[in-house]
Amino acid sequence: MKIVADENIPLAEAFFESAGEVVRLPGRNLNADDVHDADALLVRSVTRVDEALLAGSKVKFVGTCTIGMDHLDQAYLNKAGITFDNAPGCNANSVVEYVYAALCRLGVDWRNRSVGIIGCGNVGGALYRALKSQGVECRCYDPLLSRDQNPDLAALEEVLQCDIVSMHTPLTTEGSHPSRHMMGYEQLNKLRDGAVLLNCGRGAVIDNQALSRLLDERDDLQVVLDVWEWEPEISVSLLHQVQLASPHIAGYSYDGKLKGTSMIYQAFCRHFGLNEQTTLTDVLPATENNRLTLPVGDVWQVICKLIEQVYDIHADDRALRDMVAASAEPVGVGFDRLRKQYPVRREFNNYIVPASGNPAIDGPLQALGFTLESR
Ligand SMILES: NC(=O)c1ccc[n+]([C@@H]2O[C@H](COP(=O)([O-])OP(=O)(O)OC[C@H]3O[C@@H](n4cnc5c(N)ncnc54)[C@H](O)[C@@H]3O)[C@@H](O)[C@H]2O)c1
Ligand SMILES: O=C(O)[C@H](O)[C@H](O)COP(=O)(O)O
Repeated sequence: MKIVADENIPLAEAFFESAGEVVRLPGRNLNADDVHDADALLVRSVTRVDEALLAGSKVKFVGTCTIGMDHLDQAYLNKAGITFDNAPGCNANSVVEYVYAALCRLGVDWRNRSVGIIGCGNVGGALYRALKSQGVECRCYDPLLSRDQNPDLAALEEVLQCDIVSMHTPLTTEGSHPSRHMMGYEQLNKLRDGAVLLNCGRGAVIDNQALSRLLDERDDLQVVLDVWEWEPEISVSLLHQVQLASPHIAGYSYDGKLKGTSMIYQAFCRHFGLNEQTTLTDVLPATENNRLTLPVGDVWQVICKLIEQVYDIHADDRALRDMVAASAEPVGVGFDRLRKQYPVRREFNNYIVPASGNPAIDGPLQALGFTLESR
């Protein structure tokens, strides 16, 4: 069996090689010739999987090692009888940790703010549950959920009145609630004075031109963008207007990426009737330097110092701005390079923190996912 895999899928060989030959190719440039004689295609979000790519090929299974599926032409795949799968929730925890890291970096203590969550599925739902467990007031906009599923559902206008608004919707252009440009100038301008807006879903859910215009007019907002309209050709002027910027890496914890590979391997084995030969625990490495000391300070300082030790979001922001400032390569090439060369980032639960014995400190650290060790 021939398996064509995006070069940025970590450990694809470790999972798939027992089933066939794994051919690695750059996902952004995959073409019909590359996949013509493949039995299975493994992609990430940068490959448009449609009739132009697959018509006339042998491909019978497409797996995207990501949560998002907007790059798959699902209508075509269904029509062509090609099985496809994604990795729901694989990097949800990584995105939640990105949100914490961003808020720490901005000095915004979420524990005494109201938080609006737009899109409350695997990622938004994980953020919601984590915040609720810390006693945070949350309002959620998700027209496809019922109050039984989420008692804090509210109208979009109410959610936009929260101190922090975090966006986690898929990118859709059809259906009853298409998300593309759901945040236009009018909606963005409803954000309250001094609000923090984060987008970790898909870039085009926010009209980036409208956001830029609004930020020309209002200087009270703080904006964090991990995802951008027109990736990888992001708007450099918008980059200069936002407080924190990153090259679509919120979900790039190593744990989340490997979970994506392993979930697609499971789907692949189901499709081809194979027994699984490799599991996530077989390949997930131990975390280096995972014993942390308890920082000195009040609870908020302890939280932010620990988070910064395990995930320095400012380094991601700096790398993107430095790449643009250096002008050594086209912005789109640099954006993709930063993603490809992204350093290993492990999730909070891999780090062991000595318990302080003070529930006011230990409780929040546990809620964030750190592993506490009793004295
Ligand atoms: N930045 C990153 O690295 C990163 C990482 C993971 C996922 N994502 C993106 O985040 C998206 C959400 O991930 P998920 O795992 O939570 O998906 P999910 O499918 O589990 O949940 C999405 C939720 O959004 C809701 N929704 C759909 N359209 C909406 C609309 N117009 N308004 C409000 N809510 C709407 C759905 O009802 C659903 O509950 C993914 O589709 C992906 O595009 C980005
Ligand atoms: O949808 C997802 O899972 C995330 O956006 C994911 O992190 C995208 O990463 P990519 O496939 O672009 O490497």
